[in-house]
Amino acid sequence: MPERSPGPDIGARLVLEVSGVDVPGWPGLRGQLAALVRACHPEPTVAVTVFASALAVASGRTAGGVAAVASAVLAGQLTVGWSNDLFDRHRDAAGERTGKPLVGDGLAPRTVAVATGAALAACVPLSVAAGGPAGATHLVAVASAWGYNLGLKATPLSAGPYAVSFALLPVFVVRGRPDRPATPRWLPLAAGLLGAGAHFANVLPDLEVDARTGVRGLPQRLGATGSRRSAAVLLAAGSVVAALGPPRRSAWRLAALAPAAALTGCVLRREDRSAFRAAMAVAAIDVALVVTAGVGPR
Ligand SMILES: CC(C)=CCC/C(C)=C/CC/C(C)=C/COP(=O)(O)OP(=O)(O)O
Repeated sequence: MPERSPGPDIGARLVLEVSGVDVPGWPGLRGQLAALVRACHPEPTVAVTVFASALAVASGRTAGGVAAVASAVLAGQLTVGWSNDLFDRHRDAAGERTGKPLVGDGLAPRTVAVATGAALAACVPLSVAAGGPAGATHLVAVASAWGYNLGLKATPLSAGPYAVSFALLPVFVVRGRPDRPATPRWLPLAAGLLGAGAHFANVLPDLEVDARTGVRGLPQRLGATGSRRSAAVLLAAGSVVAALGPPRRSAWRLAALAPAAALTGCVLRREDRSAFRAAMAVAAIDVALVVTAGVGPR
């Protein structure tokens, strides 16, 4: 499919709207903003921000500290989500992925580029404000995710950035407290396993279009069955580590493994978007396990 020529970006659109000029065939300002929100991959962006914020509460941070973590992580997720769609736009157009705002909604690449730059510019000071020296850990996590977007996604190492970025996230949240406590070792392990599992679940609905457009990451090389199994094994391992990692064992934490296992079973059976949603639900249960166990000094 030939790539649709970009419409005016948000700045130009604003000027046109204020002057009462209509450009037929291109979305209005509100349509552009909605497309921009969709381009950031809103579901994982919100989920990861909420998970990190919950972990910040569990680590004993103050309300201000929690807000700082939430802002830094939100900015990081926005840069990752937007840059992903920006870098992939030609491939997405070739694959006729009209659900992508840069392909099907006439969203201008320049708008996404400016939004990506603004989020990146905000992410650096916000990470330092939220974590002091540990803010660098969050910036490395974001850089690793950019590595995925910039090309690792099409190599056998595609799961690596997910594992690294998600393993570093709790280190940033816990170690970034003003008293710099050590992060319990099981916590980055659980997060890295869940992040890698989410990668395999996320790619499942796109395997066919990826094959056509030459994206050969690890899930594409393993195929649908191998990817579903990899996702399930990684998610199950992450859940077990999250349930058994905290020093104080409790029966209900073990019981919470049952719904996590049921949702992991959904990942094994589905190939559509619901597989990724089930993976996020597994991660949500695991975050709840960690939050109730607590990860900070008591
Ligand atoms: C803590 C932290 C910074 C974590 C981020 C880790 C990470 C590697 C995220 C990638 C997110 C993303 C936009 C994936 C889209 O993948 P895709 O291009 O395979 O899927 P798509 O074609 O559907 O957009």
